[in-house]
Parts: sequence; C-alpha cells; structure tokens
Amino acid sequence: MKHEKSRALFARAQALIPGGVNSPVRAFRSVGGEPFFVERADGAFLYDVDGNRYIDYVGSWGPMIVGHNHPGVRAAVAEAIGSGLSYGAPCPAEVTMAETITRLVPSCEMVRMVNSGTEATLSAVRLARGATGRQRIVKFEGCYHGHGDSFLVKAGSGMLTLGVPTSPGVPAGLSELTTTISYNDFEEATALFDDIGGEIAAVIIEPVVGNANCLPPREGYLGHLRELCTKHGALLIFDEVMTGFRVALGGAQARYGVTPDLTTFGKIIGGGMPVGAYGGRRDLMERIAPAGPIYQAGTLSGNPVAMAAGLAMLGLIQEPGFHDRLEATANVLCDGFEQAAREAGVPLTTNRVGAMFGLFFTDRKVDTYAGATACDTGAFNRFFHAMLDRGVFLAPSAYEAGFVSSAHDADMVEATLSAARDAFRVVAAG
Ligand SMILES: Cc1ncc(COP(=O)(O)O)c(C=O)c1O
Ligand SMILES: NCC(=O)CCC(=O)O
Repeated sequence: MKHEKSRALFARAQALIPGGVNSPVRAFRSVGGEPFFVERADGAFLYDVDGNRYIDYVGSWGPMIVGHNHPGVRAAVAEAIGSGLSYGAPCPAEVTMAETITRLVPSCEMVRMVNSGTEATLSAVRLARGATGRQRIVKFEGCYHGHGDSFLVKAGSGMLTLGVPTSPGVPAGLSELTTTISYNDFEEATALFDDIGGEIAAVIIEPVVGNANCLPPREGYLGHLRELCTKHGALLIFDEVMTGFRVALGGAQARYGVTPDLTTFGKIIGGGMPVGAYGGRRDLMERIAPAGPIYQAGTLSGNPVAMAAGLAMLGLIQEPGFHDRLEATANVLCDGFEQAAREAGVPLTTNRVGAMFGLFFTDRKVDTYAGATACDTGAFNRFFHAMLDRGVFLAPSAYEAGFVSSAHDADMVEATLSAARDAFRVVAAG
C-alpha cells in the first residue's frame, strides 16, 4: 500500500490543527503510525487519497448503520439542499423527526434536537439538575459522554486511549460534582445511593459501554440502577448515542426492557450529518425553554438537511428484520475472529450486542472496565496494523467498539476473516 498523499496531508495538518486531527481518536496515537485521509466512502468501504480501499468497521464512529453514501440517504439530502441549507425558523422535517423518535423510543414522550452527542448529554444533565434541584451526577468509569466538562472524569474513548481520563481545564468545583463508579458492580451502586442518594440529580450510563471496548450489562444491572434512582429521587439517563437504533430499533432500553427518565442520542439519527437529540418524560422535557425555565438552544438545531438525512436513515432501519440481520453479521464476524485467533494460538474473546462488537486480547470473559483495561493492548495494536495493511479498518484503539452495517455482506465478512487469519499469525509472531 502506498501512503504518500496521506503522509503529506498529515504533515500539513499537524502544522495547523492540534495533533493534525479535528477529533483525537482519529490520530492513531494509541496504535501508533499515522491516519489515512479519506477521499470517499461507499457501502462498507473507505477509499483513501492514495487509492487504498478498506472494509470499514468504524462507520464514522456509529452513524453509518446502512453503509456509507446510501442512495436513499443521499437522495433525501439532495432533495433537501434544493430548498436551502438552514432557516433559523421551524421546518416540517423537525416535526416528523420528533414524531419518529417518540414512536420508536416510547420513553421519549418529547424530544429536542441538538447538533452532537456532546450537546445532548450536557443538555440532559442540565435538565436533570434543574428538575431535581440537586447537583451531583454519577457516571461510570470508562464511559464517555462527549466532552462536556462534567463528563471528563475517568472517561472512556480517546480519554482512556490517551491515558488522560480526567482533563485539565475542568474546574475542580465541577468535577467534584461528578462521582464515578464501576460499571456492572451492583453493590457499589447500592452503597453509593445508601450514602449520598439524596444528593444525586442523575445517573448517566452507556447501557452497553462502547467507549471502553464493548461491555454488555450484567443480567438485571440496568434494572438495579432504575430501582435505585426511583427510590432516591434521582433521574436515570441512558446515553444511547451509540446504542440507540443500533442494539435494537428501540435501543438498549428496548433490548433490556428498562425505562430511563431521559435518553440522549447522537450521530446515528443524522445519517452522517451532525445531529444529536435528547428526550424523555413529558413533565421533565416541559421544563426546557421556552416551555420552561431551563435554557438550551442551538442556531443549527433541527437543520433541514440533517433532518432529511436522519429521517431517510431511520426509515431504512425500520425494515422488518434489519437489526436481526446486523446481529447475524456481527455473530459470524466475531465467531470467525475467535476461531482464527484460536488457530493462531492467540488468546481472544469477543463481545457482541446487536450491531456492536468488541475484541479482547485475553482468554477471559470481559464485562467490566477493569477487565477491559487488563487486556493485551500491544497485541491489539499489532492486530490493528496487520488488518489495516490487509485493507480492513478497525477503530484505532483497543477501547472502542466496532460496528457492522447492512452494507457488510457475507463476502466482505469472509474477506475480513481471511485478513484476520493472517493478522493473528502476525500477532502470534510477536
Ligand atoms: C456514548 C456516547 N455519548 C456521547 C458521545 C459524544 O458524541 P459527539 O462526539 O457527537 O459529541 C459519544 C461519542 O462520541 C458516545 O459514544
Ligand atoms: N467512541 C468514540 C466516539 O464515538 C467519538 C468519536 C470522536 O470523538 O471523534
């Protein structure tokens, strides 16, 4: 593979953009090497500026659940841009979007559109604080909820990758209001609530953690948090930026049958355009301005082009059997990874939840942050590069979930596994 053009672009980028990237996880810092620059994307493939093609399991970090450049989404965007790009006044597609989200996720009785997952989570927490009159929030070690100040405490994703789980620049007075506990630990949650339950405005959780690899909830864990929150008057916020519309049409709350008070969504509902949303109980959402006093706003929120893209995508994923097919793809892929690793003598276990998956270089089952961070990241990094060299793009960090889309067909999965058989031998060779 040639990489000259990407290298030249990265050199130019590094001179002017911090780290050469507009979001840290793109920089390959933890796996080493340099990122490729994308010229175009189509279906399950990314094509870089040097003419290399990659089967893509990042999917723009989530939104590309129907594959890149889907003709249905593209047509909706093309039609929308013919009518202008932004109005600063309400448009019909915003209403259709609200109707669609509230129908697919019934716990969201009302919804507000924003422009990113970060905006969604920080707005939801402001609402929780405003509604409860309490200040403390509880999050889980290794969960990432965007880069709002309150969340940059023992966070996952790029924070975990770069080994800076708590960011400088967050006022101590604010980070002290964020309490972090261990995901999937029933007793720790109970003990915390017994101790300070009356101070807690909200518990925010990735119901399936996707920012510390891929960690499914233990049986009954989300229900346990639901009970604790209800008992102590705290709100339960599911951050479904990653799991929403992915682990089931109705998200993790549908898959696990647990109803949060508020839910945050992100990129996936924009079909690739910058979008987020938060929604929940009507009595809570009616406290948001201008219906109520808690302020939250956005010049570009409900953007007509983004709404068109998102509605087209949400239409496609409602096809009967859509999520079952994705889950089947993820299963074939992960079974294949495990078998290829076994044949090469490399310890590997996988987690899959619907269209999300995680690879763990260990022979133990992993469903905790401690378990995820105890895996062999050196082995992952070698595997990542061996796969990239063979035209397969996995997230460039051992701590990010992978995604399959409806564009990943059986041939692409087999091509991926063929690459993996070689790549595990590279890992085994050390
Ligand atoms: C679970 C979760 N919440 C929030 C975010 C933040 O979203 P954004 O990057 O769109 O701000 C992300 C990922 O980025 C995420 O994975
Ligand atoms: N799992 C991490 C993300 O989805 C975030 C992507 C980014 O920050 O660029």
